Amino acid sequence: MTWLELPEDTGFGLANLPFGVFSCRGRVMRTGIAVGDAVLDLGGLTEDPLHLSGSLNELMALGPRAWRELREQVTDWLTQPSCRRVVEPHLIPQAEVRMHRPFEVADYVDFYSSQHHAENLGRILRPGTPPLPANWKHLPVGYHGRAGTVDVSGTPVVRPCGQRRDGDDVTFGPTRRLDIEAEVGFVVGMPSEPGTSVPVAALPEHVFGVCLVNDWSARDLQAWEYVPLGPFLGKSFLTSVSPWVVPLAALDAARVAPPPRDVPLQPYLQDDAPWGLDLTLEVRLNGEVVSRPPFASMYWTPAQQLAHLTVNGASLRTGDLFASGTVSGPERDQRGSLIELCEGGADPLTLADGTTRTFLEDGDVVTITATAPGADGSRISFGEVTGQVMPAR
Ligand SMILES: O=C(O)/C=C/C(=O)CC(=O)CC(=O)O
Ligand SMILES: [Ca+2]
Ligand SMILES: [Mg+2]
Repeated sequence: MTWLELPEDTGFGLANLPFGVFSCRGRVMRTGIAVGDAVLDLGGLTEDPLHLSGSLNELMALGPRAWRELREQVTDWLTQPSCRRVVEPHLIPQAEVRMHRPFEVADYVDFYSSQHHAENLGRILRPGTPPLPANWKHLPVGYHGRAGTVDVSGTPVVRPCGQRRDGDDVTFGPTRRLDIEAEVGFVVGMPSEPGTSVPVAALPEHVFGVCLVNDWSARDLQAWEYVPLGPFLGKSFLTSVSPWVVPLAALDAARVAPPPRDVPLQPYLQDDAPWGLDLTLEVRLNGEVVSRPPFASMYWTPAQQLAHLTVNGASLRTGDLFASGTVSGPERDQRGSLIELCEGGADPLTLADGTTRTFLEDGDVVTITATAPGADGSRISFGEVTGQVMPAR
């Protein structure tokens, strides 16, 4: 029980307690926790420099024991009637705060772990070839992204320019195929030693929490540049993350088994206590739901992705972000990118206002949200990651 009056059905109840960085009333950036429609100002309440640093990195670097203790402490503050007098003045309406990028991104890696997404793109972009690459069921395929251009939800999405192929010509200009990718991101807190690998079972020792990711993609730039080294400028102009990082500890009730494996796995990818997660994403285009991607359908789990990332001895740093890859389910209205939803442009979407879309137009707003089951029948909200497309500069 809590002395707080929480909105009925809130996704920000005591089972969640996600962390973010905010500012308001002209004060310095500080760490906060979303509680109902409010933000608990941890910086103001504790006056601890840890929570006044303007990023979650220092907290994340402390490791799982400190994360657990803080979570217990916050639960006490919000439940003990004796704490109310001291805590309540530090609850600020969410509508009054500005959210910032929650952590400094060290390395950013993006996987490709939805079989439905990978097969759809294979079919659309590489007709006549097998839908999945030969390696796909043996290892979680991924690429290195650009950490410095990961930014918080709300950052304008300026239409990028670049090279693209136009028939037999190569031209330069604003992308004509600006797309989204609805993804889930995993944020590393505890580093690992260079030369060691992190086993699948050690996910909770290293991963602090989970956020939403939109991996904006310029499909025409990408198609021309990506052979043979993979995505580059077609994705590096901006990657958006949600402001709230949901603690991994809040997701115990959401754990599910991933889909059955068709190919025997190398021992380092075998998982006795699986880390599939039952999150349901929603993608809105100008307010209208265009897709509901189910994260539970992902073939590779974050634990397997983490084990794969480090199996060669590559170390983890605090602030590393690894994204799941586009989340697409088996149904057409569960696809996590426009290139899939409109079949590469061949079958445009019709929106409620009567307009049609293949790729994004200037002014379009894309918002991704997600929820998951929480402890004791509660619901966990991930908040949202949103962005509006601005004309090319
Ligand atoms: O299949 C391709 O050529 C391209 C794939 C992507 O663009 C997807 C990517 O960034 C990885 C993912 O989000 O699943
Ligand atoms: Ca992606
Ligand atoms: Mg990106």
